[in-house]
Amino acid sequence: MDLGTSAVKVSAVDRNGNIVAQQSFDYELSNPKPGYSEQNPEDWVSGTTVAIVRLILKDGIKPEEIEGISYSGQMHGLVLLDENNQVLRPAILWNDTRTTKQREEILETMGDEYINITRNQPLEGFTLPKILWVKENEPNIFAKAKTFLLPKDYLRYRMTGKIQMEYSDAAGTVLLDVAKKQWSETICNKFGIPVSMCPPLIESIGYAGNISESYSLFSGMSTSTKVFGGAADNAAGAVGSGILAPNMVMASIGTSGVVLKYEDNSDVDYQGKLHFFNHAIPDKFYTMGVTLAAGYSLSWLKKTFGPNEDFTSFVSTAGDSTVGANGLIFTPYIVGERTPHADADIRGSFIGVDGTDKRSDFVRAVLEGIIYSFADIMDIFEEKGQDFDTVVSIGGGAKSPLWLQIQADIFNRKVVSLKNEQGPGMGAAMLAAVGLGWFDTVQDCAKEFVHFGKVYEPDAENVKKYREMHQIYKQVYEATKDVSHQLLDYRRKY
Ligand SMILES: Nc1ncnc2c1ncn2[C@@H]1O[C@H](COP(=O)(O)OP(=O)(O)O)[C@@H](O)[C@H]1O
Ligand SMILES: O=C(CO)[C@@H](O)[C@H](O)COP(=O)(O)O
Repeated sequence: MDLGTSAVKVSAVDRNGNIVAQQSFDYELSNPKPGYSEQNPEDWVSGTTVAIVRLILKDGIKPEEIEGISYSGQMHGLVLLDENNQVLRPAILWNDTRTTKQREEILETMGDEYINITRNQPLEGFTLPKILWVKENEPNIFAKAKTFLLPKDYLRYRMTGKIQMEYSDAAGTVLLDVAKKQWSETICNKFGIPVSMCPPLIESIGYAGNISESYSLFSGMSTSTKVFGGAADNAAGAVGSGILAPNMVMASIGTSGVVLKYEDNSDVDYQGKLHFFNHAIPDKFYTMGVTLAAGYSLSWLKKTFGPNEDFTSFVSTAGDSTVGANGLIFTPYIVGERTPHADADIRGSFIGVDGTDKRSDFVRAVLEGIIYSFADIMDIFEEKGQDFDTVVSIGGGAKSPLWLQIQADIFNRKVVSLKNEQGPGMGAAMLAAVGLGWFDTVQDCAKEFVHFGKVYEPDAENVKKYREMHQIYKQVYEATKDVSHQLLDYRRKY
């Protein structure tokens, strides 16, 4: 089960890692105010159930043949439950940035001690600032809250009846002592959160329970199906794309964008500049940086300027422009940014618009701007002396060969796509396969399940041009920050 931001995708995978059937279901994102982003947890459950029912009825998958299931889930979203495990308010999602005040309070109260425990900055998108926002702004709801879950952990609860949170996602709450793999009582006590609110923790490959009687009646699934912990979408994506050694980096273009590196132990220290979380592989870790609006920037452009066109042909018009989009730069900060600029109030810009520019230049500038922002994240790895030679590209953005080549040229590294573009969903299936004992380790499973596709090599001439453009791109944040903040104030005022 791949519980994304825009849709849930359910795949049936056999013992050889072949996807034998797949169904998906889209759901709404609600933006009641600028910076707010919410979803109704019931939509995740009903969407998933519709997809499962279609898998059974349309694709002929027999429920008793489904041996195990596991999950990949959008991270950080806060689902608050009362004493009867009823949802208390809409889930506040990873891309909701209402919590700047709470983020500042956390840092003022704990400073470096906080980063030492969680190994992360308390950014707006993470879960603890969201809990504190509810505590401060909706005290009646907070008073009723008995526990909290993350999106895929809530979905798993509804399928098994068991309340648990899995480690790779728990790390993204920034309430976890990441290296010790325990809830931080120090942080809970400092911010008045009862430790009892934090759910029991389980491993990604850990057995969570079987499908419950009630979910079996609701969905047609069998109670003999075993359910496993699953992982945060980025950890699952890393597993599904074979990022299991330090020489490889994943570049994921989903709604958000992620550059992720596998870490063998918790010794690396980026002082909170990058996120550092527990991996889906027991006792391993990963570092990542996030571009908040990656695929979202492109989807926004298409929705606004080419609503009736096919997505693939809209993207391919970028081929009519040139390397560097004829001197046009786009910064993808259209919902704020996380890495390298942790700034919820920055907004995007097109810089260098010329009277001769065509729509294709704008499309190309958006594709390139997103990848310059990924290159900014890679620069942080390089500053720390971390080296890698291969980038595995996943997510909806990896459907475009042109965009894959742009990645190779901007990263100046070989970029590999997957044969079957199903990173997070395949990762979830692999976690179930290991949990079931089909394989001893995630690494063993990857040898059977992960198949790389085409390799895109950097083109020396393009690399040179992009290096120049990236240097100009890097200046845009500082140069536009003040103006951009003033414009957002204006937008909020009127
Ligand atoms: N044909 C395509 N070519 C390039 N990018 C695409 C294409 N189709 C979709 N995308 C991009 O993929 C993104 C969705 O990726 P996906 O991995 O499905 O996201 P999520 O898991 O966040 O729902 C969209 O925002 C869009 O920009
Ligand atoms: O917030 C993060 C990672 O920290 C996001 O990556 C979310 O996990 C959502 O992912 P997509 O829906 O874009 O795949």
